[in-house]
Amino acid sequence: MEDFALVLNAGSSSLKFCVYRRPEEQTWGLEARGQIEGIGTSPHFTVKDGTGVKVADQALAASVRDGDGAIDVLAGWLRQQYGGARVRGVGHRVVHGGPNFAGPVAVTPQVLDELRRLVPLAPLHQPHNLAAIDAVTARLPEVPQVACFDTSFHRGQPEVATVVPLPRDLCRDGVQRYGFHGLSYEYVASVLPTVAPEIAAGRVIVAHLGSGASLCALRGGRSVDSTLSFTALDGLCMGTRPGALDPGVVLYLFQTLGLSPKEVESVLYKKSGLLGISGISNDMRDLLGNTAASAQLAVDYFVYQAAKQIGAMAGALGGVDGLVFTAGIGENSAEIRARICAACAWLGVDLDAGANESRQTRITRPESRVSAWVVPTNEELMIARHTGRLLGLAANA
Ligand SMILES: Nc1ncnc2c1ncn2[C@@H]1O[C@H](COP(=O)(O)OP(=O)(O)O)[C@@H](O)[C@H]1O
Ligand SMILES: CC(=O)OP(=O)(O)O
Ligand SMILES: [Mg+2]
Repeated sequence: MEDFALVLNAGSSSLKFCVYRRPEEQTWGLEARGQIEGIGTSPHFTVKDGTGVKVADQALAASVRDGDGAIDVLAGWLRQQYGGARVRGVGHRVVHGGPNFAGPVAVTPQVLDELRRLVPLAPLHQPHNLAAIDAVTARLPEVPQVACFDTSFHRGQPEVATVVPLPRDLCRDGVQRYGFHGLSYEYVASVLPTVAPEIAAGRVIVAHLGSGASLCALRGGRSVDSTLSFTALDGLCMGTRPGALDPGVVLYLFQTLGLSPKEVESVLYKKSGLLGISGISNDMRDLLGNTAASAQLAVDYFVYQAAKQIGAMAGALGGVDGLVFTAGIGENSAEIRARICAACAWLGVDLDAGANESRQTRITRPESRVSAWVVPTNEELMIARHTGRLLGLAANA
């Protein structure tokens, strides 16, 4: 009998998934890879088979407003396609692992309790990540599940990069900089020796620019600093999150405007960033195609912050050898890459416009002092590797 395994990755604007299949006595292979993207704006469902051929492509009703709605749609599709299949394991992206999870873990009721306590530190993601685990438990109670954390890859950072400079007694219960998008960075670091060997062992800044966005400073493939920190609010401007913000603004929202904690949470996680500045959309595609001054200011701010914080990461690394773009915006927007690279010319980034437009892997001129690259991320494959290893499935997917 053949085996199946499933990977679920709930992001802030998307639900991505992979189905792996192992025919009897054979090795694991990718059976299907898909996503529901544009959750909250224009939800759209696409699936490709293992060879990259589209097998589903449909706009979803705007009623798919959040991650839970997306899970229902996906569960229905999976049931239709694979109902009754023998599922050997399910791997999940769980955004926050807190102080106690430095690597992937098998899900148990105790683990789930601990992960639920982290919901206030990742309200945009953690509830959907845990809802995906609950949805699998309800439908396939015997199937082992593995939680893979966005925070784990950053756990080896030096203390000076992780400390939160508040009184020590307030920081006792895990108030520290964690960093996120770790599965993405771990994947990118794992392929750099093959796709960009001349920088893999050096000082590399990876720009994960998606709906959530962050930078990671890699030295020899290990994370030494990152722009997201205690929560997924810090650092770069994001689709609906502000990035770095004077905490005095938050005090002002409470004290002067009289907003409640829930209202402030909603402002910070759902109404700020590209959406807040533009008042039009949190989706970079919508803003790039819009001539309104507020849309242009939002894009300008996104680029400005990315370039400014790349400078800070270069400072943390004591120089930089390579700059890598990844995730939805980083992989697909030549315009954003070009603008960020232009703002980083002072660092030694000399863009090759043609290579950038045609999305070559290396997008700088041969003589560029700092090389720039486009490396598609694959958080799902990273989750599959961890899950296969932990469950002893030998997932050579
Ligand atoms: N061709 C494109 N040009 C500009 N932005 C794009 C393009 N394709 C996707 N994006 C942007 O990528 C973002 C989603 O990235 P993704 O990494 O999938 O996010 P997440 O995983 O956080 O949901 C959206 O802002 C979307 O507009
Ligand atoms: C942590 C985070 O911001 O994730 P995403 O980019 O998937 O929203
Ligand atoms: Mg993502």
